[in-house]
Amino acid sequence: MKIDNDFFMKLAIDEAWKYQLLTYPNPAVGCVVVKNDSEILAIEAHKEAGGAHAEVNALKEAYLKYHPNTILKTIKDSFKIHEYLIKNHNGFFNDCTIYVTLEPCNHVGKTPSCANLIKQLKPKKVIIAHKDLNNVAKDGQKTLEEVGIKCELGCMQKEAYDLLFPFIKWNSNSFIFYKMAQTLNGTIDGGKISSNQALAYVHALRDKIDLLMIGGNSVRIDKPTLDARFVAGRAPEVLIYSKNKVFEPSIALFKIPNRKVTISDDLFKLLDYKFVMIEGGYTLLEKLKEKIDYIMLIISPKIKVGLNAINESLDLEFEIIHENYVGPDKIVYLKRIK
Ligand SMILES: NC(=O)C1=CN([C@@H]2O[C@H](COP(=O)(O)OP(=O)(O)OC[C@H]3O[C@@H](n4cnc5c(N)ncnc54)[C@H](OP(=O)(O)O)[C@@H]3O)[C@@H](O)[C@H]2O)C=CC1
Ligand SMILES: Nc1c(N[C@@H]2O[C@H](COP(=O)(O)O)[C@@H](O)[C@H]2O)[nH]c(=O)[nH]c1=O
Repeated sequence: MKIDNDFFMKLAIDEAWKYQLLTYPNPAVGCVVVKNDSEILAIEAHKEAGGAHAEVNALKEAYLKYHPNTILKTIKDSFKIHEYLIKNHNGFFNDCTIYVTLEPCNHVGKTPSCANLIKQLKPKKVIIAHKDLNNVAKDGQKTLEEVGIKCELGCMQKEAYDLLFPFIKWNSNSFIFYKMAQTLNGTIDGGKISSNQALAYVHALRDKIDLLMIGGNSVRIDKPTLDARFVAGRAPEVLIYSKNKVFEPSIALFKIPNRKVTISDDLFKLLDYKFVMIEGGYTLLEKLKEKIDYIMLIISPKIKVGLNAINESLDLEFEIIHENYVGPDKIVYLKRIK
């Protein structure tokens, strides 16, 4: 394996994917800090909106590697981390290269400007995978180059684009993803399939989304709750895709106080929401395949008899844009190409 810029950027991209979609409405971003071209000091990511940006988490972690007992360890607030590093860096980052999947932000929002922080720490180089397209935050690279910091743009740009894509969609119209849990042999029914860790991840997603969509028959068969109880999160608004529109009111999902449930056959409704998760099987996938940006397949290492794709007339092809693990389950992110 070649230890080059792509190698370090891939570490940043993989770290960011661990928090993909959980950062809504912010983009998932990863950052790696490397000292003297070889020593990895930090592999970090942005973890949730309002929290520290990936660069800040990584610069803090990197500094702590060499200064483990400083008060910085206890500081969580982004403004205070910036302040501490600017005051105490003492040239520590001058022989460091920063790899970041998205151009450092150039404005003060809920957190301070990363470009301004990096500008003052004066690293040897900043390698950026993808430009920031956001009009408010863009041009961080320019800010860095103006003070003589070398920057390179475009390392693993395609992979960084796939990582950034949900954020691009949130900012233009809607990002719609289809989540399906299955066993190794493709079984999707019969109750619990995923591990507790993967279910907690699904519930963390439910806590973030603007709308959860599910098919009518799934509601009748599974009698689901569709809340975020495993992470003590909020129950999302639900859209039941249905022509028949008849459901037993005793089904758990209808019983959650203050949650809106719509029963409709109008798919245009999806576009009223910026961030939509569809929880469905193969029947619904056939109907919605044109509407979906990404598919998230949660594969549990089990073989179980049950319903799978064999009886559907699906003929789809995908590109795997990322894969990782949550507990024992594999998560595969797919983009349809046919
Ligand atoms: N493992 C997993 O991740 C999941 C598994 N499942 C399981 O998979 C199985 C199949 O589920 P799934 O593939 O999601 O599909 P569904 O079984 O929910 O069926 C699709 C539903 O979409 C509605 N529908 C179909 N065509 C139209 C239309 N033209 N206009 C409006 N509504 C329409 C119908 O609702 P109606 O009949 O009310 O008109 C139909 O029942 C279920 O047994 C379920 O238990 C489900 C979700 C996730
Ligand atoms: N069984 C299964 C899933 N099933 C989905 O979750 C719904 C049930 O949600 P709830 O009633 O809140 O537990 C069910 O209708 C179906 O859409 N999902 C997964 O990630 N992993 C699993 O193993």
